[in-house]
Amino acid sequence: MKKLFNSVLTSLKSNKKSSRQPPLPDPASAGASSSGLDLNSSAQVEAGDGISNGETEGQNTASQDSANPGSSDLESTNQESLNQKKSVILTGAVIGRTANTFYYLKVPKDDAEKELPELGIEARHDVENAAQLAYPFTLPSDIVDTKVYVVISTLSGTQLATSFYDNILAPLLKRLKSELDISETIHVERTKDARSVIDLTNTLFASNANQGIRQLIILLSGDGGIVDVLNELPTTISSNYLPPQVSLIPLGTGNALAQSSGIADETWGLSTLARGHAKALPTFIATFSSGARLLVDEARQEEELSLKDEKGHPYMRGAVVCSWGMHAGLVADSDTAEYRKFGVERFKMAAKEALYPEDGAGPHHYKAKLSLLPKGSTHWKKIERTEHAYVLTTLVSNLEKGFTISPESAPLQGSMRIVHFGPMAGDEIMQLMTKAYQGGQHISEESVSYEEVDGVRISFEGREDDARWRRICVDGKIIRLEADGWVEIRKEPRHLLSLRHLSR
Ligand SMILES: Nc1ncnc2c1ncn2[C@@H]1O[C@H](COP(=O)(O)OP(=O)(O)OP(=O)(O)O)[C@@H](O)[C@H]1O
Repeated sequence: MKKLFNSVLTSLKSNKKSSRQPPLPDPASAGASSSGLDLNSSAQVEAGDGISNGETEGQNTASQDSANPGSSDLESTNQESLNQKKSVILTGAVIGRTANTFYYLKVPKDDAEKELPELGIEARHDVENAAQLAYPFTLPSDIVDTKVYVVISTLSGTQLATSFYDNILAPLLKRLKSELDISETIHVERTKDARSVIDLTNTLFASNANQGIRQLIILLSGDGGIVDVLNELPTTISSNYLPPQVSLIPLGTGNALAQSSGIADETWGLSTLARGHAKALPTFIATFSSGARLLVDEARQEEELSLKDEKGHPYMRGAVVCSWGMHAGLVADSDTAEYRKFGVERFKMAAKEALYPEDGAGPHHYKAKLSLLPKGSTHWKKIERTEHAYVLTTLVSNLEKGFTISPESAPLQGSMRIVHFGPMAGDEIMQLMTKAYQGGQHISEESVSYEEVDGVRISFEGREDDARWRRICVDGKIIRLEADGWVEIRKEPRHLLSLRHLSR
């Protein structure tokens, strides 16, 4: 897609001087970009349009990059853009991004069969005009009689959510409201802190759900936004309970859920918003020993987990991954403002540090007892190996674009799989990870165990003195266990949340 955008823009800008801007990123991996986005390039929906902001609306600054939306150096890719014509038209609204702003490319409906260069495609980057560009983007009529919320997770990924809302989503919603004659206000919330989504779910989404109120949450975030919602949904669900429906606009770093379920496409999830349907989101429950603490504020503080089971054990819900060992370590170590600037590269940077520590000692040998409940079995199976490098339980196939950790996992299917292997040299682990980037080939390696499970249990039993090696990752959140702590992961049988998805 990147080349396609560049090529289209080349024809658009043929009368303009070559600016040799950096190439446009692949939109499906927006979070991966490290280019600085001008967050002032916002423009607000006018007052009185029925879209309300939970806080003061952004400034209507004139700093959009209208002068120069793209690169001009890829004439050679015209043929490629022709080859991709069908996907462009099928997708509908095509969205690109320069270093400074998101913008639309419009493909007029009546001209859909013509060649791309003849389409008179227009690049728009001013909001007033963009508001006119909804077609051939189909509008989701099933949102009538539904409470619609937009949640903008301002610090997700490389902080693109604000710009995406202001430049793309707000104009679309405005048009949607007028076309469908929706009188009810669409509520818009921009996160102010790490608790914003949690508080909103607690005060609004959870009680709506228990009262059986239909609601659609358009969530501009990564996996973290989903896990924040999930963990604030009621523990006791009423007989009226109606799972909230989330339409995910993947603007996080890894966007594992969106990448694995086909939501992260060249429209940044807008095709799912437009043409999707609610599907049950499979989830798991990770139950911990009582000393488990959630690490927050770049691990400077710790908190008790809010959910407790009937035995008083803390637990967390997740939809993507529960890991211990190298994966949890690199997610934890790279969750700082400094690392986050690098987008998805932060995981690779932290992985290198974990594989080749400065003291030259090699990757850590993680020590704990690991037991599995194989799918359909009632008997736990103890893994003989007591030292590990990588222990990862997942409901999804990809942890980020191209990183296929569980190639047999199908979108929203609900099967839980474990990938685990024992300690080895940094180079060997690196080779396995490289194979995961090659379509998930690591699972064919003899050193890697991969199977479908109904449960996983990790018990430290005092084998790890340093708390650093007792960190568990649940969908990007980090939970630290005590020296004799444990975690048990099971599938959640209940349908708590729906995800808008293109398949029925
Ligand atoms: N204004 C804010 N101040 C502090 N924290 C915020 C703010 N907005 C969002 N956050 C937090 O930032 C985190 C962003 O998580 P999210 O998963 O959306 O992005 P990510 O970690 O970059 O992506 P992914 O999980 O897909 O790799 C969430 O924990 C969220 O609570």
